[in-house]
Amino acid sequence: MTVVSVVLTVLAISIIGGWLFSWLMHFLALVYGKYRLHRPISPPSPEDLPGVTIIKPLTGVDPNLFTNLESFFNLKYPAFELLFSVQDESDAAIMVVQKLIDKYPTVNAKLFIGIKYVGPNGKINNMIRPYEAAKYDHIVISDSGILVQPDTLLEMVSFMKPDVGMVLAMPYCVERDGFAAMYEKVFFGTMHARNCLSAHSVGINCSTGMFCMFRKDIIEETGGLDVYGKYLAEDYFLADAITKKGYKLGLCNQPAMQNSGQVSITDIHKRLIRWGSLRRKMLPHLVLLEPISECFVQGFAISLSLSYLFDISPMVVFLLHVLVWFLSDYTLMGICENGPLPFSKFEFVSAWLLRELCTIYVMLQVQMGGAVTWRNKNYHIYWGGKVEEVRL
Ligand SMILES: CCCCCCCC/C=C\CCCCCCCC(=O)N[C@@H](CO)[C@H](O)/C=C/CCCCCCCCCCCCC
Ligand SMILES: O=c1ccn([C@@H]2O[C@H](COP(=O)(O)OP(=O)(O)O[C@H]3OC[C@@H](O)[C@H](O)[C@H]3O)[C@@H](O)[C@H]2O)c(=O)[nH]1
Repeated sequence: MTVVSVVLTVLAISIIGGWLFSWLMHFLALVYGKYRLHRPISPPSPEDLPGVTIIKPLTGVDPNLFTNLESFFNLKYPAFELLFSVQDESDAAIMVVQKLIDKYPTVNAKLFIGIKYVGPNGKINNMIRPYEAAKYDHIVISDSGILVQPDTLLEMVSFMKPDVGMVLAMPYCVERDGFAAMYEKVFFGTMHARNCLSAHSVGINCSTGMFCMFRKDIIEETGGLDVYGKYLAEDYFLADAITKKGYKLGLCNQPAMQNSGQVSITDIHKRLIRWGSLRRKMLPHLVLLEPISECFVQGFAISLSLSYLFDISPMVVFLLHVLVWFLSDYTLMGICENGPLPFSKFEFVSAWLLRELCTIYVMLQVQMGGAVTWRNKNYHIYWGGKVEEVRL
């Protein structure tokens, strides 16, 4: 055996190991998702239910904002307050909130106008004043595009056990018209759900802060919410700090239902590039793992490896690999959806294929580095995850 053939053999065996690991992630996601998502809960008795402060940081209006915010006024829960916040008094969201406060006079709701600057993260700056004013120790952070069901808060609270410091909700999407909305749903129901569910199943922090609940006393022990203003991925660092205090992360049985009224493929990609760039800078070990965890990259690598080691047709291996991966993703999305998918198989195939191909573009953009954009502001991300606002 030459040195080259030894190196190639070791490489091929490592690729097979990584490939088997990926199937383990598929398996864990399917089993954990089936076992956890949409399962009925046994709610705590009403006297055990803590009061909850829900903070809604808002920036601007989209066509679904009224419906999304109204769903919070219809929550069925004994004691909660709704604290809305906008960054400045010219924000059009003020009118929407005011209209809802007038429509539901019995709901305890307040609007905060103006930020308290604690760092470059605009969402944190927008939330500090309501956070400081929160009446209850249990805090929910919920982004503007989230739509809830009347029982969502009750279900979320039921996962807040004494050893749990934060309850996360896996992001998913409300059914909306248009290909971009379907594309977004397919992303969150396949690649994202696989990573998120498999990570949760083994206790790895895979947080998304668009809808989560935590206890204020624990965050205060870590220095308060202000501390997280220096990061854009405040969700990851909040969850990380909570686990370092010895608490577990819980996962709500209901996904966080995103229902933004404006969806475009370009915006979805910008968001994925921002998220990917954050992960690259704060978790550099994912730099290599993320690309090789994608379907086509792995199909390519495993077909060459098996062909090299066992002389199996690479084309057959590649096609079988893609087919089984696709079927696993289709099944997982059915689990997220809790029923049949709201579009045809052909539409699913189109959105899935596009997602699998576009991920190469997203990953290249992430690897190229550069500033990221969030709500019209540009940020430079430093290694470790701190950010600085920059002018381009
Ligand atoms: C040979 C294959 C090896 C596969 C290794 C797995 C590599 C993980 C690949 C992709 C990770 C994608 C994570 C997607 C969800 C992240 C969402 C996100 O970016 N959220 C940000 C914004 O809200 C947030 O600030 C960042 C959070 C950090 C998440 C880190 C996730 C790590 C997931 C690792 C999964 C491993 C599961 C292992 C199961 C046995
Ligand atoms: O400058 C800002 C930016 C955002 N926000 C608010 O933050 C929320 C999330 O904003 P977007 O919907 O633009 O962003 P994303 O959905 O990508 O954010 C999500 O991923 C990144 C995490 O850091 C966030 O916690 C999570 O919410 C919204 O409610 C928005 O109104 C601000 O209040 N100020």
